[in-house]
Amino acid sequence: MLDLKQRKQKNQHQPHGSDEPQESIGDNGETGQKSPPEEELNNNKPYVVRHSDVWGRYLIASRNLKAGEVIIQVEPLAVGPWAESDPVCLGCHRTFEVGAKTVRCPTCNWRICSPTCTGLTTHHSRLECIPLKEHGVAKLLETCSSATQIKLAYEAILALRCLLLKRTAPDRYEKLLEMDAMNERRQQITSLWKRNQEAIVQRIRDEWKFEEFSEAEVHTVCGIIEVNAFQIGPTEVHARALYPEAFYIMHDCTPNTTHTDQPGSHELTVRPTRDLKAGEPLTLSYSYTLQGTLKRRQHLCDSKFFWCQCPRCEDPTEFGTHCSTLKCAKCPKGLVLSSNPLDQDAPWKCKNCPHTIPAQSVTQLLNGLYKELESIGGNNVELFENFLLKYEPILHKNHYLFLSAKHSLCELYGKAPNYLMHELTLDQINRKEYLCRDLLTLADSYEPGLSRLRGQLMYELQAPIMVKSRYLFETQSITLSQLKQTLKEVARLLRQSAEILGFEPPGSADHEMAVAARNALREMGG
Ligand SMILES: C[S@@+](CC[C@H](N)C(=O)[O-])C[C@H]1O[C@@H](n2cnc3c(N)ncnc32)[C@H](O)[C@@H]1O
Repeated sequence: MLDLKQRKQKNQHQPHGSDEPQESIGDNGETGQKSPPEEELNNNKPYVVRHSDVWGRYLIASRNLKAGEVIIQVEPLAVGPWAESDPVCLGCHRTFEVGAKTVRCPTCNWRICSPTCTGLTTHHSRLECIPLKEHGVAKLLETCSSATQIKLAYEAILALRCLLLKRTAPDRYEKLLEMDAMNERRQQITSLWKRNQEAIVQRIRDEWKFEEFSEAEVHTVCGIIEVNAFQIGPTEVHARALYPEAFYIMHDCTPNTTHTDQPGSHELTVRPTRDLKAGEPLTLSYSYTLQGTLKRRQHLCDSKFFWCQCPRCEDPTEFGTHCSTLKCAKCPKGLVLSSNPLDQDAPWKCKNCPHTIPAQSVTQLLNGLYKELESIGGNNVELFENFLLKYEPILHKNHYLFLSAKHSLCELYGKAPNYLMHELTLDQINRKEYLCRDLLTLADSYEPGLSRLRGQLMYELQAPIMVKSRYLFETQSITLSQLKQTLKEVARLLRQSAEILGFEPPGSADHEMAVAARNALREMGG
């Protein structure tokens, strides 16, 4: 579902308005923001549900909220493999390593990682294990003719789990049905409806013989999952989950909340990334913030069935960052932007000369470049650098395709073979610092506050500053007071990244980063 370098992003934030008391954001999605009524302000939850014709139901802060405070903490109603997932353990949803021994559930015979996988009792045994056995589904899976069919079988597991709640936990099933399946809208998308009919509805009802669920029920569950599921877990876990309450949070391309899920239980915790005023909508990003408007909006339309019209989307420059902007081929300094970013088909025009490009040509160009970028091996510093050089005449320096390459380079300088921190030349250290600063500035625009992206970038940035300043001091290129000044910045970056990434669950790579940041601070005596 997510694109290149969409590192399992789980949210971001939108300063929907300013620091001024909220008067400007419509609770009807169209006109001025109203504060919640008095009785809602006294509600002991930090949020209340509102409704607008544009956004449907959404949450607003019921009181002033502090950045980082827990506003929602909920267990999932259902967890299961991604859409079209590679085979995963039905307990922990981890993919299997190539060549790993095949272990099977002793009851239903589906593949698992180990009989002692703790996820088996939480997610598998209580729900589909016995029914899968009774319906002989593992045997059917063995006869699957293609990898695609196997992936679709894994996709159907989450739908089946949801449906089985109807008998095993009717209260949870009722809660699921509170979510919007957008059936009317989805039914109009013939290809989607037909695909679900063949891949999920017929699989569950006709092939696996769960005929107790009507076609309409299965389609509704498909819709509930498509519209409301959160992608969860660390990289090796291919899972998505449905959460009560949190599903109400509306999308914004500059979101104001962040969320994490606990390994194993997948309990979800939502926090604001910045201080919020009572009445401000809580927002998260259903797409990827380091991406251009054309692409984000198309993704939201295809996967969540709405055209985003947030402040970032309506601004052709995306808050002056130019992450969609092209360079003009007809004049030396011209920048080419969409003439109307809220219309996918609007022509792109140079600000400096009459040059115009049809939207379709822009999409074609970007798709081609995206493919080229995607084909670069994960560790290849030279190829990412070449990509930046090659397309420098065409793309603005902040173009999202460049951001993707730069994001990779930020991490690779210091980690890739032959580019470990102690192996970097001074030029390469400077390059890492430059790239991290560059991306951090953009993250400050798209995900201000306590966002995971900012925490990660700050951690990456402190390393080259620290190494460089020590080297420069040792070679007497800077004075002791200059060194101290630089180390102050390092300490600030470490403190902030430790604070942000400290929200991540223990055991995750981000949490390890927070621990490393804290240790480094201690060593610095800070
Ligand atoms: C996870 S649900 C959010 C809850 C939903 N509004 C409801 O009433 O059930 C996602 C759906 O909410 C609507 N939505 C969320 N954010 C939106 C936005 N910024 N603009 C328009 N629609 C939005 C879209 O219909 C989207 O498919």
